[in-house]
Amino acid sequence: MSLLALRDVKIAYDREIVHGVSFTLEPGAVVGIVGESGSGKTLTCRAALGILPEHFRISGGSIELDGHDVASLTPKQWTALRGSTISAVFQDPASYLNPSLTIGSQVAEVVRVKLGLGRRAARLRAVELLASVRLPAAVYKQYPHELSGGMLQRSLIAAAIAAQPKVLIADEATTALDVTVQAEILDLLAELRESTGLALVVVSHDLAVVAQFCDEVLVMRDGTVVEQGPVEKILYQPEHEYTRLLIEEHESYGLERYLVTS
Ligand SMILES: Nc1ncnc2c1ncn2[C@@H]1O[C@H](COP(=O)(O)OP(=O)(O)OP(=O)(O)O)[C@@H](O)[C@H]1O
Repeated sequence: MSLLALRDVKIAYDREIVHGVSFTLEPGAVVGIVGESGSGKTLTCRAALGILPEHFRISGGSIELDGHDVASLTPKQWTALRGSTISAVFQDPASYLNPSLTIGSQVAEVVRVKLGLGRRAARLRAVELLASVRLPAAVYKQYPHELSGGMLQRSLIAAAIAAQPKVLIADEATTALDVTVQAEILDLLAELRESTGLALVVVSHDLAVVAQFCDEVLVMRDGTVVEQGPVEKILYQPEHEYTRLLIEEHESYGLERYLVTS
């Protein structure tokens, strides 16, 4: 059974915006979604997380999450699954943290709520989680403004994996970071996948990011999946003109590195 299966998922507002997305995610696998701004990547992820913006709805198809048809989930069941089965990190980590609380207390709070641990046990677990994302112990007592963007994103990854989800969605999670830090965060995600069997959905407008460690790639444009397949196929034998365009755009800044090594 797949951890996550989207079958011809359509998302509508006053009109249909996402016109049918299908993919399945197995344990330890990585699916990439690439496409320019406004192509429907984030809405697709939010549908899988049960957090579509107000007035948006799944207007067709189905989503199965760890054996549950999400259409039948109550808000309470969704809350139970979010964090412990599926979790996410987004762009702009600072906006997800409370500036007046220490990093450690915020990660510990997630642990306390999601795992039902007492304060002391939650604190110890939070320290372990920060270490697992390669943050120094001192970060526990630091405030968000004292950390770099990369360290903030690591802190959020620690919170996102606190309840040992099976699926992690990384939606433009490295976009705001400089190239070296971006590579470090991607390495961290790859490590977590390796060590815990975490399955990933990696969303980016940047094909080079997605190409680094995805098994399958979906290329989206204007709410439509224009091309989908194994990453090698998409990179070496793109069928759609738009995919070729994305590849050409990246040749100028390093996609060929992945083409050579993949
Ligand atoms: N909260 C919202 N209210 C109104 N329209 C929205 C909302 N969220 C998304 N949209 C519209 O839905 C379409 C798809 O948006 P989506 O955020 O999924 O794109 P995206 O591919 O993730 O782009 P980006 O990389 O900019 O996040 C866009 O045209 C966008 O304007």
